[in-house]
Amino acid sequence: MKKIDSFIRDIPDFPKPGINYKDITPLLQDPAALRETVARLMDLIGDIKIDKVVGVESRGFLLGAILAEKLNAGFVPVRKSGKLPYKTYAEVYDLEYGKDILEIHQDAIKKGESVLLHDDVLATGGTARTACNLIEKMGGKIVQCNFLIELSYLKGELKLKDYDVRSLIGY
Ligand SMILES: O=P(O)(O)OC[C@H]1O[C@H](OP(=O)(O)OP(=O)(O)O)[C@H](O)[C@@H]1O
Ligand SMILES: Nc1ncnc2[nH]cnc12
Repeated sequence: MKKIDSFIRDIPDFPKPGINYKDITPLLQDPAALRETVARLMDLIGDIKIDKVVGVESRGFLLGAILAEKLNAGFVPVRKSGKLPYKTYAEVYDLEYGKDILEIHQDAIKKGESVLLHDDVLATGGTARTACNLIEKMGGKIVQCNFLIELSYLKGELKLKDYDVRSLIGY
């Protein structure tokens, strides 16, 4: 099989001029690449016990839910404002190309639960840091921040210094 990174496509100037967007849809639509990616993410996670996988809207849902099923863990969505129907905790955040609010359901994580945060891309780290803040506000223990792609030149890891950060592909 071709290397996993060959299934990630660069889209210059999307969604704004100056942003080089990493498009993971070619990887998702190839069965062998998808299977291999999930297997490698599982290797990154290792054998730590995980109660909940938190995935961030929307691309964090795609692989996050698959990982949760494989880990025998629950899946928890962190969503952008106004999308979750029940009571939420919310926090404002900045990302590489914008600003938004993230929310999580108040009953999604129980105190002391082991949580894996998953997203497709770590860019500036604003999104992941905000998701971590929400998880910790609820008493969750973050055992790993897990990404398919890390854009190292944006130094998102600096916002996640408190955590074990792992990613499959770095740029
Ligand atoms: O590290 P940051 O600079 O915060 O950026 C990373 C975030 O940006 C993307 O999501 P986006 O908000 O574009 O939403 P989408 O997944 O719905 O496309 C990506 O999926 C991460 O969640
Ligand atoms: N350059 C980028 N490509 C894809 N997703 C992103 N999220 C934040 N920055 C991104």
